[in-house]
Amino acid sequence: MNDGLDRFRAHLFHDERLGVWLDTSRVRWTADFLDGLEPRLQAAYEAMAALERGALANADEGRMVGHYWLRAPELAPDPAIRDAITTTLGRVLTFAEDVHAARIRPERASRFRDVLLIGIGGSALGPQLVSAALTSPADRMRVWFFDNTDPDGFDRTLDAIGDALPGTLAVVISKSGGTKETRNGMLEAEAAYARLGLDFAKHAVVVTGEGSELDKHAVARGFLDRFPMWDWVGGRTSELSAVGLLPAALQGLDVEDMLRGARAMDEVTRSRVTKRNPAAQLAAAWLSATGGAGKKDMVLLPYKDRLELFSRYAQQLVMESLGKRLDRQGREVWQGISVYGNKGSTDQHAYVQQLRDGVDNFFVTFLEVLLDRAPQRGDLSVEPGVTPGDYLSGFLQGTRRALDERGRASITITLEALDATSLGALIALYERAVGIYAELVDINAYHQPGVEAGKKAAQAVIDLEQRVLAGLRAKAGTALSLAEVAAAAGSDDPETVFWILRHLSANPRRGVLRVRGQGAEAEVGSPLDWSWMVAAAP
Ligand SMILES: O=P(O)(O)OC[C@H]1O[C@](O)(CO)[C@@H](O)[C@@H]1O
Repeated sequence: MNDGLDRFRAHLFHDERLGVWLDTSRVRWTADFLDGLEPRLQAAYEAMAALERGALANADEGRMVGHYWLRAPELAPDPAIRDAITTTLGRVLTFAEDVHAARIRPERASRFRDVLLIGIGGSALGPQLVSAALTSPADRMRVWFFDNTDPDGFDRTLDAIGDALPGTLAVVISKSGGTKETRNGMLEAEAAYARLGLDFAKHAVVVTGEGSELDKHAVARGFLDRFPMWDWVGGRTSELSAVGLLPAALQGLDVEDMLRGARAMDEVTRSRVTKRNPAAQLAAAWLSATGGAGKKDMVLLPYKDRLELFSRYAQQLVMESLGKRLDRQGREVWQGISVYGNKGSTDQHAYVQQLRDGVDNFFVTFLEVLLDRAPQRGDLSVEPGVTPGDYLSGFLQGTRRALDERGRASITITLEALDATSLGALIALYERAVGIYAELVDINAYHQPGVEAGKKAAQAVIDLEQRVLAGLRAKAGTALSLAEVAAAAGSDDPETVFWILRHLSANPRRGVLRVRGQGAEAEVGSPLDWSWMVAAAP
């Protein structure tokens, strides 16, 4: 008997109802690895069951973790939660229908035809993935995104929307309701509508936590509608809450199929029989490949253009969940798995060279979709009897084999077709694999304390900028050295003051100028020797 075939058979999971295959044969774990892991997996199943029963699984924040209830509300521990889930789904569907039927209409245009989603991180990545993966000529609305605070990015998107802005529905999404990038995006959008003499509120809805700053703003301004985000749903696992369902329903996608797919995957991945549980096998394969300590990176290679954004989506899901300094016992563990990837076969012409011949610090996850294209599209033979899809499959298989020959690990996930159901199932598969992996390495996958440091430091920069401007304005017309500006701003951090001044000089709206110093010394000196001034006090 062929050794490779035996191994393939032994490590191939298939669920006919889900239309999903999982091949872990090329992780090349030792025969007793899974047996040895079994007691820890059993403990993980129990912990996941407790989580689904409503345990405070996010202990650091004292929160339940309820994204699995979104597709099985009957499992929620509290009738009020069950009711909130079903009511919200109903409201999302009705709202989308009303928009499509022009019962909800913009101020001036005859109907809403476009959606501008304003959000970031978990409040954008899932919607972006789903929108790109499932778009078709049958879409009811086009969906655009503001997912940053890049002014030129705002302009580029607004330029692309162009004349369609009066018929564009803004969907502002922020669980916390206080994320600056999203607030800025909303203000940019408000200004763009105002330039056309339109009232933003008559074109906007929010998805946010009740009582958040954004929620209060939406009430005060009289937005078209508000949809809830709950503290028991994390941003990175919120695709099947209103965060993902509302934009998808507006686009005209079958959100109930997405929920059905996720629910079906949850049913399978609740199994305590490891062989029958693809999420457990995936988590175990990650553990084997990374040594349970992030020693190898996860390279995600979907051989399907529609899934190109899956790596960005999974990047947040995996890295924000697993990248933790402390384990649940308070020990310093510096956990995590780095995730990157775009799509095959495109990346074969970019970085597969290194994957095969270079540093062995990764494992690949191939994602394959068996159905090449919608059957009604027909097919083209590029050589007698050979289609482009045959090539796509051939390239995937060839790369898998080429990596295996070098002993480089890979996992392959195969979907029969890509549709709302299988995408929902794929999302649920990764959500649970992350949950199980976190149990195996004993970390809290549901908080993100590390993100706060960068946000606080950014706020400190913005605050210092205000003091720098005040200091310059007080001495308008006088050229000041860097040290003098820092002193005027009451800062003992001239490096940050330099960064602020350099940025202000490039954006002269506030009248701050960079002035070259006099004399040879200054001419050849570092730009830190430049002096700075406000051209005219505003
Ligand atoms: O939905 P919010 O509260 O605007 O947060 C956006 C993202 O920011 C983070 O909090 C990280 O900064 C993510 O966890 C979250 O998905």
